[in-house]
Amino acid sequence: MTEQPLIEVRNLTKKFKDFEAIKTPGVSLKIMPKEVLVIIGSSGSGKSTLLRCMNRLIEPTSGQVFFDGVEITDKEINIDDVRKNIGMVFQAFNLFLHLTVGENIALPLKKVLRLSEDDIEKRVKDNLRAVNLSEKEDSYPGELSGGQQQRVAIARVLAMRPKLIFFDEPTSALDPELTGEVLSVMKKLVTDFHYTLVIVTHEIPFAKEMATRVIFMDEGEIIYRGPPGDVFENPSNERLKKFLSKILEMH
Ligand SMILES: Nc1ncnc2c1ncn2[C@@H]1O[C@H](COP(=O)(O)OP(=O)(O)OP(=O)(O)O)[C@@H](O)[C@H]1O
Repeated sequence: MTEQPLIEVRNLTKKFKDFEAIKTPGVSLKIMPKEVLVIIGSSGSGKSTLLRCMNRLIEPTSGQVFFDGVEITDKEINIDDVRKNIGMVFQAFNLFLHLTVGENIALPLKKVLRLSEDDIEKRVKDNLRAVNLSEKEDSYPGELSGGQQQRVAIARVLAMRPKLIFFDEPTSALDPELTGEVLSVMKKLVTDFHYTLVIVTHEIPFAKEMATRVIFMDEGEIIYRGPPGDVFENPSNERLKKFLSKILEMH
């Protein structure tokens, strides 16, 4: 039996007024369970737009998205139910500054999953341990480094036990010395917990090591896709080559 994709996108386009952020005839892709799909591309190429259309934080202009075989671009479905299964980590950590680390993680468990106090306490502790921040449960986000805050944001997503996690440039707001600690937590999600991940990032060494597949976007289109070896070691596409040499220059 062939395995069902966790996400399937068919001919997805997105226009903001007259501007085509994802161009016609649209993007199509499949994400299989346990894949680590990395999306690369220049600023403005449509990476975030694609990611956000896949969980309908942005409504696609046309095309379809299926999650676990169910069409979630169907307006009749309850998108909040779907989103419980699709975690998202943003560039800006989006923590509540007036709540402690523990309370930040507990909030969606209480409000969205409606778990019991005991279950919440257990999940808070388990997931803080997973990101090596057990000692920070009672701290406030403002008392933590950016890297620690992003690890709390990851713990908050993990505690929901989603079926896959989207990362939208999770290390772009961090100083280089803090980037490594977030990337190593993300590696652990793959090696220890076998999560399915979709990651928009400029961290090429991370992508080389962890991606099962890489997608290169340029001007609202997928220009190239393949395993990391093809994309990074021997790219046969001129636009991709140019992009990679620009990234190398910057780092
Ligand atoms: N809400 C919006 N209204 C109008 N235009 C938008 C909106 N969101 C994105 N765009 C435009 O769509 C294009 C794609 O943006 P997107 O954020 O998807 O790019 P990106 O590849 O993720 O870039 P970056 O790496 O800078 O985040 C850009 O030209 C952007 O200005």
